[in-house]
Amino acid sequence: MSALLEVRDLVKTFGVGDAATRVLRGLSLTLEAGEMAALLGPSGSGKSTLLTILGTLMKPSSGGYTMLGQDLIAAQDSELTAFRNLHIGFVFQFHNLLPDFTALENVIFPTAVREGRETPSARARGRDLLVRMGLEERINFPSVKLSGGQKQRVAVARALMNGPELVLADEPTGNLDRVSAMQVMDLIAQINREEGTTFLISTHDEKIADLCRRRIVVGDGLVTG
Ligand SMILES: Nc1ncnc2c1ncn2[C@@H]1O[C@H](COP(=O)(O)OP(=O)(O)OP(=O)(O)O)[C@@H](O)[C@H]1O
Repeated sequence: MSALLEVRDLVKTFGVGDAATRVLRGLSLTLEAGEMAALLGPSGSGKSTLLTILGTLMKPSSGGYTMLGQDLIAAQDSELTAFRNLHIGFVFQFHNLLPDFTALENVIFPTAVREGRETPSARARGRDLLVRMGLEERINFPSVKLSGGQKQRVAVARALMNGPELVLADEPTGNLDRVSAMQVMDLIAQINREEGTTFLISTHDEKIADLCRRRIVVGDGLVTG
């Protein structure tokens, strides 16, 4: 395996003066291509902050970040947007699907907006991903009519739409019952195995972490284990 990304000495401080909170205190981490890693740590330890920085949605106060050989600290916002679209997918605890859109429309919507139109190849890829997520029967259902677990599988398909090297998942199963959570994790593991997509999954759930090959524990703004 080779390094997909590396962050060095990340510091993130929110606020200024007496109100300043230093959330990350010099955190360093390397993720290899093809890893499936759980991100653990107490509430407030900085997991979401780290995922937001790794997703290039926020810059750290200081520190280094390279992914796929690119210096993402030096990059301009427009370069980061392009980089993110190509290389990073996101899954959140709350799936953020558009309720009146079908499962397929939700999966291809971000790509369609970016390309200015809905291409046949995007529709084909979207359908293929939904079939892989076990949602063949639900492709044209409005997402409001899907169960929580089905919605989250649509969200995983959406994250995979552009074939990203990295998927960042912030408590993707936090809102699901055990059976649905395991189903979502099985599908993530399958994509990881078959496509080599790297996953970093924040969770409070030891059983979810057990399904990952690596555990990264954050505490007091650093990787502690
Ligand atoms: N935009 C912000 N402005 C000020 N403080 C913030 C901001 N975002 C996060 N924080 C603070 O940073 C700390 C870490 O938050 P973060 O959401 O990264 O933790 P977490 O480990 O993901 O927690 P949880 O497991 O509860 O989701 C918290 O104390 C939080 O209040």
